[in-house]
Amino acid sequence: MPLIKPALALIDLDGTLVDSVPDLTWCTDQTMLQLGLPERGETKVRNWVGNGVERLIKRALINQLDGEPAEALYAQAAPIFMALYAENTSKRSLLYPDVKQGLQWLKDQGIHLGCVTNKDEQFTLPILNNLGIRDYFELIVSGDTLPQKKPDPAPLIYAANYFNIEPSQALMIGDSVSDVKASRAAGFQIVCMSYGYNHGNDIRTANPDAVIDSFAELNTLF
Ligand SMILES: O=C(O)COP(=O)(O)O
Ligand SMILES: [Mg+2]
Repeated sequence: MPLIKPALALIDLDGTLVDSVPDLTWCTDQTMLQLGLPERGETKVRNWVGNGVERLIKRALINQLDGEPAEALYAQAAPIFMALYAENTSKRSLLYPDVKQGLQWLKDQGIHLGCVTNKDEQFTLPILNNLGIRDYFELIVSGDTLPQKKPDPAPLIYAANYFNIEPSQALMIGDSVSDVKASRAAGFQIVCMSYGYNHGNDIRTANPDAVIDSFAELNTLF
């Protein structure tokens, strides 16, 4: 089905706008070293990003995607990671190519823009500011803005209500199965970036409405 031109586009952060894995890997590995555990490295961290930093820390502690670490170990690790990441949100992270151009194109179409991420606000805002894209967004919904995170549809519904726009007139742009599930449950259209983080799986298997290789291709969709 062709996409309809949306009145609102909500855009995911990690793996969609920003390649944040270099900073997240550095903080993860420093945390592991401080706990006397082995570094996990960039390939694994790339597969673990997308469900918030709390989940990333837990995955790093157990060295796998699913499962829970001992509570005491997590309680020790979380403040170490949080302090490191607060100082390292955007030292090594970069915008993907053509992101600013794509955001400007959406804005020029009269489309309202929001950022919806599972990353906590204390990390989200510095990244958006430091990488120079904060001002494109009229609304930012972070991972701790609401009790629910993606794949729950609540952050998307909250944003649609904020703009008084029907979900059927809204589009999510993301990179992971959480973005697809949240969009389907909210009644949004969903476009995914082929280059993002999806726990090591091709995002096409999640069946978004379209998959594109860069923000420069947005103007081919509607
Ligand atoms: O996992 C995170 O912290 C954030 O991921 P997201 O920006 O892709 O929602
Ligand atoms: Mg993402």
